[in-house]
This record gives sequence, structure tokens and C-alpha cells, in this order.
Amino acid sequence: MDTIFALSTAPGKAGVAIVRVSGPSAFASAERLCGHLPSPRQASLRQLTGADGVVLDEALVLTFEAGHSFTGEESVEFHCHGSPAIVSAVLDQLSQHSDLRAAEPGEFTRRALENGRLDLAQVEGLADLIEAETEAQRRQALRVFSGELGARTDRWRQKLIRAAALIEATIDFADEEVPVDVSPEVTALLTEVQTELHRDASGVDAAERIRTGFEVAIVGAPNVGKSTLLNALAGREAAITSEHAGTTRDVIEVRMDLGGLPVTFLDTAGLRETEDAVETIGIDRARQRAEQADLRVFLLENGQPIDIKQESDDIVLLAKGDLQVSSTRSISGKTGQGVSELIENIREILQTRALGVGVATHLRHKRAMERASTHLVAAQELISQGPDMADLAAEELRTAIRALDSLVGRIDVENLLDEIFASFCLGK
Ligand SMILES: Nc1nc2c(c(=O)[nH]1)N(C=O)[C@@H](CNc1ccc(C(=O)N[C@@H](CCC(=O)O)C(=O)O)cc1)CN2
Ligand SMILES: Nc1nc2c(ncn2[C@@H]2O[C@H](COP(=O)(O)OP(=O)(O)OP(=O)(O)O)[C@@H](O)[C@H]2O)c(=O)[nH]1
Ligand SMILES: [Mg+2]
Repeated sequence: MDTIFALSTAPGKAGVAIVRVSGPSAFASAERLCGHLPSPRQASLRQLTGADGVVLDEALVLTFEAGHSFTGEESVEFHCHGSPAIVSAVLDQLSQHSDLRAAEPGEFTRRALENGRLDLAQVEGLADLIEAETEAQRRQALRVFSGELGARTDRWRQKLIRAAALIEATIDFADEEVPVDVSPEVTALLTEVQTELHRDASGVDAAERIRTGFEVAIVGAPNVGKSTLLNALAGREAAITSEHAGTTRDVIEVRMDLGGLPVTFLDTAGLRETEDAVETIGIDRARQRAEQADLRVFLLENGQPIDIKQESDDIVLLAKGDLQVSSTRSISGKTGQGVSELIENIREILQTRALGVGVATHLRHKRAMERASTHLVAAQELISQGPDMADLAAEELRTAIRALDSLVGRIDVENLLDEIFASFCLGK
């Protein structure tokens, strides 16, 4: 096994920069850099010196014994001053050790997975945790990282193994007319698992939204003040506004943190019949993005209908509220009237959708659960056909268990790993 090293903190100037080394030569290699190592898990100040005896930095050195580290391997951390020059000097020095090589992105975590310190779902949770920018993202990622999905998978697994054992017992005793009919207990076990699979899988779409962000499109006729509203929401001049109808053509995106929920607002071209070819392209894009968005804000000026399908949660507001006689259900990006109410309204709607999230948070989880579920349905069907079908039913259960095992990376995941680790940072 190679010993690997990388800068584990973000590159650039910082208070402190941590260089991590992991693998069988970690201690030996660290000794060449800082002399006598401190006892494991006891940070101590050391001078780091190059091969020629020149001092590179005065750093805190922290060691972890094999079996008691993040990766599960012997590991050393150098907590250096966060200077790009120091970091590159230390990395250069390490790269001259012939038994060391630079780590690939995510390679420390990959080793943690291989050494059984984390399961695959936890690795995904860790990746999400590092990507998390809002409170809802942080909470969701931490829940996955805590291993809840793995724990629940274990319980499903045990129930299915018990069900398979009960069925197999009927095969063994088929000739002896077993007096007990096991199918009620088997059916109960399968139904329990299926109900939970269904509930967890149905929360995945909302979980995906929390991870990638909800999209909220602002739509309406030209000149009603969509771009002005976007700018008011963003608190900056993100979009060009003008008194000319047909100003916005491209979809303008502004990312925001709405009380912990990640939301991307979309400002779109005003919808109308037009001869202008470029504006027409903009209007097509507007319609497409608005229809795909999670929520739409319709800005209406003269009560003219907007030719975009309105979903039940969508928000309809009267534009240029400062010019309207009644201020209810109206908004003005120009004066700010109604803007904080709109934000609160959107947050509430999206928050309700976020409530359905269970322990499964990735499309990959949903697919594995649906695969398992399909085989459970097939097993149920076979069981209902009587004892002759018992061995086929047991086989369906084993296939369902394999699908669940792929959730936590017990099997069939080699090809997934590269994809999952490709998105990791260097040093993680
Ligand atoms: N400096 C530093 N901070 C860090 C990390 C790190 O690697 N280095 N982490 C990296 O992502 C996270 C913490 N994760 C860690 C997970 C396990 C162990 C560890 O040594 N585990 C041992 C002993 C546990 C104990 O203290 O009892 C073990 O599990 O046997 C260390 C860090 C966040 N902060
Ligand atoms: N009185 C008033 N004027 C507004 C308000 N919002 C926008 N306007 C004015 O209306 C005109 C059009 O505003 P925009 O925000 O560019 O309108 P839009 O809906 O983005 O227009 P298109 O991009 O052409 O579809 C500008 O002159 C704005 O100053 C408002 O709330 N009240
Ligand atoms: Mg506009």
C-alpha cells in the first residue's frame, strides 16, 4: 500500500495549513522531516527541516497510529503556518521521499472506506458535508454521514434474511407437509420493509433539491418589473433593467440562502408574441426553465394571463405594487414593498417540501431501493402462489438483499467509486 500525502486545507493564504500523510511509511517519513515524533494524538511543536538541514517552518505535528485514524492507516498531520510558500516547500520535501506519492482527490476518504471506517453512504454524506453551504444542506449531509442509512439497511437486511430463512424452511420440509404456514409472517416482514423503502425513497427528490438547490422562476409579461424584483431579492444589480419591454433575454440566475434552504432565483424574458428572433429564443428558454422550476412567481400587471402552466403552490402577485390602489398580493421591486413577505412565503412552501426527506438522499439510493422493492413485490407474488414457488421466492429475496447491500457499498460498487470520488477535494 502506498503512503500518500496532500494539503488537506484549502490552498492559498490562511492562518494554518494542514498537510496530511497516510500509509505504512507515514511515521518514518515524518521523522525525516521533524526528527523525533510526538506520542500518538499529542500535538507537539517541531521544526520541519529539509534534506539540507534548512528550516521550512515551525509546525504542530500530530500522529495517529494505524487503526486509530480517519483513514484507519498510520497518519501524520503537519499543522503549518498557512503560507503558500511553506506549503509548497513541505510538499516538495515530501515528494522527495521515494516511498511517498501525492494523493489523488478523495483518496484519504477512499482508504477510510476500504478500511471499513465509513460505508459508501457515509462517504457520500461526507462529500455533501464539504459541499454544504446552507444550514439545511449541512443538516442533511450530517445525517447521512452519521450512518443512519447503513443502520436502517442493516435492519431491512435482517428482516429479509429472516423471511428468506422461513421460506427456505418450507422447501426443506416440503415433503413432510409442514403444519405451520409461514407465509403470514413472511408477508408481514416484507410489507414492513417495503413500506419503509417506499417512504424513504419518496423523500429523495426533496433531498436532491436540498443538495442542489430549489429553483424559483420569476415570470410575466415584458416590462412588469421581473428583473427589478430579482435585483431586490439579490440585493445587487444582478440583471439589467430598463423601461424598454424585452430587455431580458438570457435566464439570469441568482443563488440565495433562504433561511437555510438553497434557492436559485431565475429572472426570465418577458413573455409576448414578437417578431424579434433573439427575443423569441429568450422567450422559449424562459418558458422551458420556468416549467422545470420547483416554484414560479407570476408577476401580473394588467391582469393579462400568462401562458405558462400554473401549479398549485405557485405564487401570483400584482406587479408595481407602489402604483396599485390596493397593496394586498402586490409587490414592488422598486420600493421593496412585499419583498420580505415573498421571501418568507417561498421559504415556507419549500420548507414543507423539505419535510419529506428521510435517510435516503441521493438518486442512487432511490434507485437501489426501487430495485429492492421490485424484487420484494415479485417475492410476495410467488409466495402467494403456494409452496411450490418457495425457492423462486427465496431467490427474489436474495436479489433484493443484494440491491440493498449496494446502498452501503457491500457489493457491486467498484464502478461507482470513481464517479463518487471524482467530485472530492484534494486532501480529503
Ligand atoms: N486535524 C484534523 N481535523 C479533522 C479531521 C482530520 O483528519 N484532521 N477530520 C477528518 O476528516 C475530521 C475528524 N475525523 C476524524 C475521524 C477519526 C479520527 C480518529 O483518529 N479516530 C480514531 C480515534 C477516535 C478517538 O479519538 O477515540 C478511531 O476511530 O479509532 C480522527 C479524525 C474533522 N477534523
Ligand atoms: N413604479 C414601479 N416601476 C417599476 C417597478 N419595477 C420595475 N419598474 C420599472 O419598470 C420598468 C421595467 O422594469 P424591468 O425590471 O426591467 O422589467 P422586466 O419585467 O424585467 O422587463 P423585461 O426584461 O423586458 O421582460 C423599468 O423602468 C423599471 O424601473 C415597480 O415596482 N414600481
Ligand atoms: Mg427583465
